[in-house]
Amino acid sequence: MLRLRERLARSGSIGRGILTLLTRGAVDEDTWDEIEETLLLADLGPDATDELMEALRRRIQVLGTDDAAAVREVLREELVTLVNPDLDRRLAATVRTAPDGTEVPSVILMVGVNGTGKTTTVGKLARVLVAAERTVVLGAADTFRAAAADQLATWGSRVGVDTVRADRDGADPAAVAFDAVKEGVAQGVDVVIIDTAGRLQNKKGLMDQLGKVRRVAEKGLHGDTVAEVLLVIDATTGQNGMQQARVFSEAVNITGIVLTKLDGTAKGGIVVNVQRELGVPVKMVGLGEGMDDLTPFDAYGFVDALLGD
Ligand SMILES: Nc1nc2c(ncn2[C@@H]2O[C@H](COP(=O)(O)OP(=O)(O)OP(=O)(O)O)[C@@H](O)[C@H]2O)c(=O)[nH]1
Repeated sequence: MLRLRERLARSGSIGRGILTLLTRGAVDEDTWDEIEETLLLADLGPDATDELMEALRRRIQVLGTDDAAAVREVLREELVTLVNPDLDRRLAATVRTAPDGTEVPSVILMVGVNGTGKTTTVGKLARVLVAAERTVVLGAADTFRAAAADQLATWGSRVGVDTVRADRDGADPAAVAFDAVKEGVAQGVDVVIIDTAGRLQNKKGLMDQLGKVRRVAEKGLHGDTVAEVLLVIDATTGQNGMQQARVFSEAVNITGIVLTKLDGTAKGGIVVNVQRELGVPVKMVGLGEGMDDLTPFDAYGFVDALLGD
């Protein structure tokens, strides 16, 4: 928790910043304007900003601003409501029984634009799972970017798991996905994580490409389906990231979001914004470049980190 707090220091404007504004004396209209601007700048999005403003205006008026601890509690409650602790953020990551009775791995497809930290995140996720005593196989289905498979294989060997990759550049990503699933079934592992290419062409191209990877991967699953499709978004990219998120969610059925680089941004509000926009939970967050810098997302811990001590 301490680490989350340290790493999110720059996201504090949405918590500590607002708390300061709310407790520096009677809150006048100029201050409310400042609060609104702070929320929008932190990428909370217009709808959530309106809701939070309305709730705060109502509750702070009743409460007054003399009791800083009480004001903090109101802000904490309202932020937790926005982040929504009731969403199911569990990750499918164990062996499952397919309809024909065969034991098959949970297959996780990682999708997102190149440069968001997707490949790094696959490696870190493998590490998290291995640490939890799950067995893992990686699939390097990003066959467009020559270095991506090498990068993934390096992660694989560091973490101690096998990486299935194409024997040549530009191979069919779906074929690699199929081979990875086959290997995963043969090894009897818990999870197969497949890194996909993230060239953002048009929605149709993306839909065809990811649809094919999914269909072909499922051919090896004895009637079971892909367990998770995780969309990786770079938290520092603001509206651009939101736009990418929309395109991906229209192209493929996303089950969860991984927000990377949350350590490097003052825009922590994107957690709320992206969850609302896509209707799926943020399941994990990236808090740095190191191996251990991917962590499950927890609504209460996140809000506490935003508010500081
Ligand atoms: N600060 C910080 N940096 C991160 C995080 N996740 C990834 N990075 C860095 O972001 C950079 C890009 O990550 P890559 O994994 O190479 O990018 P990529 O998404 O793999 O590119 P593609 O595989 O082509 O999608 C690397 O320098 C990573 O170390 C994070 O959570 N925080």
